[in-house]
Amino acid sequence: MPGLDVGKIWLDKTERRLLLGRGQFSHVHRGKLNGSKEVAIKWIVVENQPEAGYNQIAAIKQDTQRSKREDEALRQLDHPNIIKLLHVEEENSIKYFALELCAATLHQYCMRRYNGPMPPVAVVLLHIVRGLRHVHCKGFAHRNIEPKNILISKSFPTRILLSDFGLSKSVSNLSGSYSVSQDRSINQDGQLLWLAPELLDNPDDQGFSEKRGSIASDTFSAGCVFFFYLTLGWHPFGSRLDSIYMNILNGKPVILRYLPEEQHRFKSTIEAMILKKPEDRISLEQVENNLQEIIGPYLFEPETESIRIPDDGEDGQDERPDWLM
Ligand SMILES: Nc1ncnc2c1ncn2[C@@H]1O[C@H](COP(=O)(O)OP(=O)(O)OP(=O)(O)O)[C@@H](O)[C@H]1O
Repeated sequence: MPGLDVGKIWLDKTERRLLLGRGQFSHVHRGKLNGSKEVAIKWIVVENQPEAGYNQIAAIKQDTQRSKREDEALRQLDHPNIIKLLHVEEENSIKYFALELCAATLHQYCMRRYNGPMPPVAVVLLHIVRGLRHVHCKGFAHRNIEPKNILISKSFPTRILLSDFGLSKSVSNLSGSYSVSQDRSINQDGQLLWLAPELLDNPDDQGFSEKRGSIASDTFSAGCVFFFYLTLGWHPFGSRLDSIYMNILNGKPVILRYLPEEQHRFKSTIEAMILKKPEDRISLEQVENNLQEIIGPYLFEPETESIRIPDDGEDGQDERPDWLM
């Protein structure tokens, strides 16, 4: 078979149709484990790369740190709503993670690039919360909750899974908080959209200011993802990249009021998840209880649908913006 054998893993990096996705730091290919099991192979270049040039070294250091974090977190997390790490190999300064193969990301679903099976609407939210609660229970903050890092299982019954633990961090047990170093500032613009206000640089501040995140920062991101999912691709804080950033900092979820009527039952929970002050935000335990109550004994579920935002001069525009695609 053409392609590359790395221990128990097989993949073909040259075959474009096997490329599942590309992150800032990694590639993900469809591959095989033990010769027959279909898996997703995420591979990341790690340190000690002999031919790396001076400019590449900083980038490789970031990759190494990410792959270490991903490895450490995933080995300790075992939950139906967290991506399963099946095997790890390392060869020629490249680390290969064999992961449970998924059907699509939540982002692809919202962009209508996936129309396969999905759990009922409230159950999708419940799965995200349960996965995240498990991460927190195990003493980690995920720190990168966004629609592209939430996967839809291939296996039935369909599950929603948290993935991409490259930025995860241990949190102190008492406060659930962590210090924020410059590593967050390497984020691409798009990723800032999902970050809680306490993690963002205020443009009025001079230089880099000391920040502290906590598990409540994940709750904020999850609240934004809930809205994105329920509206098929809208962000609660606005429709333009620059205004979203400022509206997050100022605690103004200007699009929240456009949540479609059938989804109003989630509104107060989302509102409480995306409050400006982390200490005011609802706990994930309470979010889970609210969702359980909404689901109730019967499971009637209207479909998610995209919304139209009137151009009222505040933050609206009636077309879904390009950067969300
Ligand atoms: N287990 C999987 N099954 C199917 N597709 C996957 C799987 N894991 C990742 N992907 C695809 O690969 C993409 C990139 O994966 P991932 O987010 O883990 O990489 P990353 O380098 O950590 O990303 P980023 O730098 O954006 O945080 C995902 O958005 C998804 O499209």
